[in-house]
Amino acid sequence: MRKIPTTRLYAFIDGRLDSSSKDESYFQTYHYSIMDRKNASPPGNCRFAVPKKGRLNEKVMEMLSGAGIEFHREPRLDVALCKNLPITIVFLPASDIAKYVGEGNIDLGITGYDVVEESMVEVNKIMDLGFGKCKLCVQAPVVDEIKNVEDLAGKRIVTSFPALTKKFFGPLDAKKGVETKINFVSGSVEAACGLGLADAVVDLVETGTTMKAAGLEVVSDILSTQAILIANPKAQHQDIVDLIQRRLEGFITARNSVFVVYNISNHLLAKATAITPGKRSPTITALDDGESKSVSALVPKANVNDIMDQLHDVGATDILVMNLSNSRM
Ligand SMILES: Nc1ncnc2c1ncn2[C@@H]1O[C@H](COP(=O)(O)OP(=O)(O)OP(=O)(O)O)[C@@H](O)[C@H]1O
Ligand SMILES: O=P(O)(O)OC[C@H]1O[C@H](OP(=O)(O)OP(=O)(O)O)[C@H](O)[C@@H]1O
Repeated sequence: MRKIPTTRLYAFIDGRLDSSSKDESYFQTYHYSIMDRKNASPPGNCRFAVPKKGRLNEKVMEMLSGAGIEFHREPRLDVALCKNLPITIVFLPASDIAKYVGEGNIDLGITGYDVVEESMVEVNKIMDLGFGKCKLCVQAPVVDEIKNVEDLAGKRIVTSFPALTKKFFGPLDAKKGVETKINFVSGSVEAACGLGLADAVVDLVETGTTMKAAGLEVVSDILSTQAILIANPKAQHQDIVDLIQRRLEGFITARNSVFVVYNISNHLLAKATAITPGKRSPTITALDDGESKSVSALVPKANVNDIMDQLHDVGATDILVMNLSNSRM
């Protein structure tokens, strides 16, 4: 079966392709939809866009699964219906998601904060998701020894983020009375200087491996970014938006926390609970011996070994740590 062009798929999801636009694409779309009803979004469903590939895709899929958002995606289809909730998952390039959410074609989405800022659309930034962390930076060839970003004003910049680059260089240009030439490329930005197409680039840096391999160095940071949950400000499915937010928060808390349980003598209790204050407060239960307590609390997973050492040092015993599979706060 032929895959319909993505733009037509959006139009179909959107309801923009109707019987008044019976061109070839319409028939192709219509034919496709009646051959496989899973490709349509039921009108009452909340439309939730997620990155179809790239850096964020795997983590988002893991998060949806952890949050109990179950769906079956047919091979090569970019729309999947949720099995257990009135949600249609729409798989889109990360760079398009903010625009579609901002324009209201999609109710809810996950993409990078960088994409949201670049798209210059108004969306509700619901929550940071704690992955996809990197920085958008101005980078120039190491050999050029450019230490001051003002030296790049008026020069040639290649980037996948033309709007943010323009915004960044605007004041520098105004100060120098020049105009920085900004050229868009959709990928492999780091190659532009080596190819003689640019004096500097504006690109994402996480570990710095790509930048260093291309002989570049950071001249200035523009923005810190991470994956973010966004919604259309007028989303009609606020109940579903709230539900997804709660579920993702629960999953993130469970992923980042562990449950610690230990015993401690009554006279050392205050010292121990200062180490494990919990989210709201630790749970304290009296032991039968009348001299000690059992304490349980959530602690950050990243620090658990330090916390266990500190508990041991203040006299706690029988220290147990348990992973959480999910939570609701
Ligand atoms: N190296 C990185 N480390 C962390 N997050 C990143 C990194 N590169 C990109 N991201 C985040 O992921 C988002 C999507 O970037 P990605 O390069 O995966 O986009 P794509 O163009 O959809 O995929 P592809 O590069 O496979 O075509 C970025 O907007 C950014 O928020
Ligand atoms: O600092 P690093 O850890 O090397 O990561 C930075 C690189 O990651 C992203 O590209 P990606 O690898 O996703 O491919 P792309 O160039 O096709 O977007 C980004 O555009 C950088 O090139």
